[in-house]
Amino acid sequence: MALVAGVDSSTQSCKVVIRDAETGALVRSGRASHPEGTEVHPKHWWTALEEALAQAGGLDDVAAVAVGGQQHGMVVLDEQGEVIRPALLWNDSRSAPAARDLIAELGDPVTEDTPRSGDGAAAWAQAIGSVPVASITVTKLRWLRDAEPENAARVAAVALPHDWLSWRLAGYGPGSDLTTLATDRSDASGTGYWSPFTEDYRRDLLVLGLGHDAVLPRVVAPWEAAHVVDRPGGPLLVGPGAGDNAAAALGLGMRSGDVALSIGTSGVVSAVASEPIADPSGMVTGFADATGRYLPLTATLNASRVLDAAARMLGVDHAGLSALALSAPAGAEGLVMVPYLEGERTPNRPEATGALHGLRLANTTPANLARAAVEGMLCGQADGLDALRAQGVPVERIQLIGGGAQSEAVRRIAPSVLGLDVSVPAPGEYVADGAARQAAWVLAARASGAGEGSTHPAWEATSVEVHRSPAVPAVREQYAAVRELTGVRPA
Ligand SMILES: Nc1ncnc2c1ncn2[C@@H]1O[C@H](COP(=O)(O)OP(=O)(O)O)[C@@H](O)[C@H]1O
Ligand SMILES: O=C(CO)[C@@H](O)[C@H](O)COP(=O)(O)O
Repeated sequence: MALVAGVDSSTQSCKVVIRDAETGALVRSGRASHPEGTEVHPKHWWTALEEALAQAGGLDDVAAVAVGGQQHGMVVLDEQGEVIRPALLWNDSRSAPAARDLIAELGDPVTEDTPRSGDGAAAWAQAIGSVPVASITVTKLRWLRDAEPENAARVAAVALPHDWLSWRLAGYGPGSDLTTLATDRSDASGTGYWSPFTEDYRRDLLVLGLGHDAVLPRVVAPWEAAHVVDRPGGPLLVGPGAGDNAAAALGLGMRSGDVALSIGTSGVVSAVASEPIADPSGMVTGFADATGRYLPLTATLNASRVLDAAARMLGVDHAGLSALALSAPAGAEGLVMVPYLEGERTPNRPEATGALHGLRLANTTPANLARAAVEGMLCGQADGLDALRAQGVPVERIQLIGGGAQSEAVRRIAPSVLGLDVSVPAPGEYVADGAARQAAWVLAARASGAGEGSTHPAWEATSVEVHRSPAVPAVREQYAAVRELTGVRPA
């Protein structure tokens, strides 16, 4: 029995699954926490990966491994391959002004002979499928160029969390040739300097952000080993890996019409598509997936942590928050939470704060506050679903995953807010599972020599619990009425 390993190096933790390559059966697993904060030194991800792998019994008997990871994080390396400074994560909003600058600059006429449209957002959408916001790597590089020019000048290579971890797993690190870095198209598509239309880097946009060229990880095919590690017992194949949302799509076996709603630190609504998407409004990002298709998605900065914060405010645990929310009527008697606790990315409001609206003596109860938190968070995701539909993405089935899917209130209230049945797959680590599935694909493609003609293994589908309840449009209506009425965070 050949074993494969999948890793999810996500915002809050690192999860490892080890599965039978043939059947997909779970054999072992492990997990370790990441530090808090939106700026994290990659060495902490490595320590967490080592700890989670040790818990999962290690890789000695594993034939192939792949890493799925939080997207966009800026890992900058010097000539020696040393990390120059802690990585700015996808949810670090300090590069919001840099995003605005980059959008304006791509819209500027370059010379009289080469006029541009004047619409920088449209120009970015046409170039890379997405309009930059503070989450996108290129904006973080621009921030580095402006705020820490000495560090920017030292940058010899730029990597992402998953490709840096894959590099370390393959035994590379300080002193290694930087051109051994490798990544996949799904994570490359979230950098702001890779085009889903040409399947190639846009080095001009890297230079626009960072101020100079640098080594970028080689983009390998979905079935190709990024690294092959020689070991006495046989080689360890390291797959190309993927961005976490693309890995989840692979783990769920998503097809056209399927939509994943992930309630982790980020709230992500994503779908697989056969053609790339370019949304100049910036609501939908036109990313690539981990199979050769595309993964249009919306991502909010505020999801599971809205529930964490509401539970903290109410002095209850997650089960308590859920029970309270379910004991209140739909609409929380007019109490509405706009959940921009971390600013927001979709819609692009990095400087916003959250707000509670409709407070009256009659409705200020713990139950209504809990309900308003769950509904407000879900209304943000419902807006994302609408944005996907507006791009022509078919929405037939919604699968709810991520840590927030463990909340009974989220599972039961989601259908009434989204206006659709919600399928909840059996509790699991779908990002790590997708990475494991990719590892099995790489292993099989190498054994058969099939390469491009190969497909990922057809592992048995997990059981699914379907939640149904009638749509309650009033919940979204009262949210939409106050969505713009938020505060501005102090400078
Ligand atoms: N029963 C629950 N109800 C609500 N939220 C939960 C529950 N269990 C875990 N969470 C939340 O899920 C989040 C972790 O989910 P996860 O998908 O692993 O996040 P990430 O991928 O961003 O690291 C945490 O914020 C945690 O508090
Ligand atoms: O920025 C994005 C997607 O564009 C986020 O989805 C990150 O990839 C982090 O994911 P989680 O750790 O919250 O699952």
